[in-house]
Amino acid sequence: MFKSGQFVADALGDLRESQVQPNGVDLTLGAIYEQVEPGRIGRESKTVGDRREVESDDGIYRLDKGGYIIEYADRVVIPEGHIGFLLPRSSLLRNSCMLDTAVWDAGYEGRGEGLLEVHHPIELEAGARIAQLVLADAAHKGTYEGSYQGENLE
Ligand SMILES: O=c1ccn([C@H]2C[C@H](O)[C@@H](COP(=O)(O)OP(=O)(O)OP(=O)(O)O)O2)c(=O)[nH]1
Repeated sequence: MFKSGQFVADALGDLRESQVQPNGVDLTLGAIYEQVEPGRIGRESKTVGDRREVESDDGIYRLDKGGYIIEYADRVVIPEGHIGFLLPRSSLLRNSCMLDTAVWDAGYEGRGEGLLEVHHPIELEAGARIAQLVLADAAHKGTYEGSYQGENLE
């Protein structure tokens, strides 16, 4: 069963009222990066390629077509007994952009990242709501202990 937005908000804490939706919580834009070096995914290990931060103009990002790494501004916590799914805000789709996301594991905590596809130039403001996190009950064996645990939390 999927949880209410208030449940998700209580798990994350420290959110603006406007981020709490009926069925989930909106995550906001933290930083934007452009990848500049290749990464690698092997059978036993992986590396993430170097990136450079995209400069904003007083908090406004003007993005041309391309693929960008997004860092969310909000600290996400996935409680035990749950799985998280993140979906793009539909206004992104309506503006020819897409946010690609993956599974959020039980026990994960951090400021996660996603891939923003820009198919038509767009302006995004730092702190704008760009995606919605929903939580569902889930059985799991162990909790997340991968290399992204605690990322971007300092
Ligand atoms: O769109 C997403 C989806 C998930 N995560 C976070 C939460 C998740 O628990 C963690 C790890 O994701 P995943 O397990 O897919 O990463 P991996 O590539 O398999 O790395 P690892 O082996 O370290 O788990 O990254 C994101 O930041 N963005």
